[in-house]
Amino acid sequence: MTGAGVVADSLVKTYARGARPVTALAGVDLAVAGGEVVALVGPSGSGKSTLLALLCGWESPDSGVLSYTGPLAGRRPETLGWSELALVPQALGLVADLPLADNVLLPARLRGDAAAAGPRAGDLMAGVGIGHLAGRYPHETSLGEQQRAAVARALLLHPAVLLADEPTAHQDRGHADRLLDALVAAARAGTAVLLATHDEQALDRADRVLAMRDGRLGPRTSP
Ligand SMILES: Nc1ncnc2c1ncn2[C@@H]1O[C@H](COP(=O)(O)OP(=O)(O)OP(=O)(O)O)[C@@H](O)[C@H]1O
Repeated sequence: MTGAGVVADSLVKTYARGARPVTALAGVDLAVAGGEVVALVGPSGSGKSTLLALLCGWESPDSGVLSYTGPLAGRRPETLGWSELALVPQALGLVADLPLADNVLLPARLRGDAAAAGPRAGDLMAGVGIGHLAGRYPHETSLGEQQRAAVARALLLHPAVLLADEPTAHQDRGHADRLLDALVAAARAGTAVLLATHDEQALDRADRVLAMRDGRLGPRTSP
């Protein structure tokens, strides 16, 4: 599926934390279109993960409107399958009881076509340098290798929209490049890619960089 995107209009999210509420998002406007890589940069606690959590439907906004566009117009994020909306969560979310290859194949297994997706899973794993780890369980691999498996899993079904929270956080320069190659290739094939990142390498590869500060989004002011 190509041509889908995601639009946020004035999203506000406040967490009730003890006696003092925390405004994580103070009115965020954002549009990410199919074919582009948009990077969100900002200090720790500025609201990047909260924005991704709203965009994927894990959290609900207090106010504002979230919409998916193109072929996904009118759909709520919680109704979208992995070929429509794929995630790389900050905590990765690999299944501990499955070897890496089965983790990568999980989106296909859940829709009943794991066998057909096998070759692509193998190619993606080889592309990000974990082809030799197919039979290892997550706890038998490094955090960086687990992160690469999470990115391969997200790319498996050519998602229309991909949201990735610091997808290169645990990588050395070379592996970060390979991950970014895979994410940029997905965008060039039509995926709308939104990355939250602190990684200059990722910022260099993005088509647009937006800065989050105190729950607000704006253009990046300094390189
Ligand atoms: N479930 C929650 N309950 C209360 N406060 C929260 C919750 N989740 C996030 N926050 C607060 O909301 C603000 C934004 O957090 P968020 O995780 O979105 O930041 P971030 O930019 O992704 O940070 P980092 O770069 O460290 O991942 C922070 O002040 C954080 O403490």
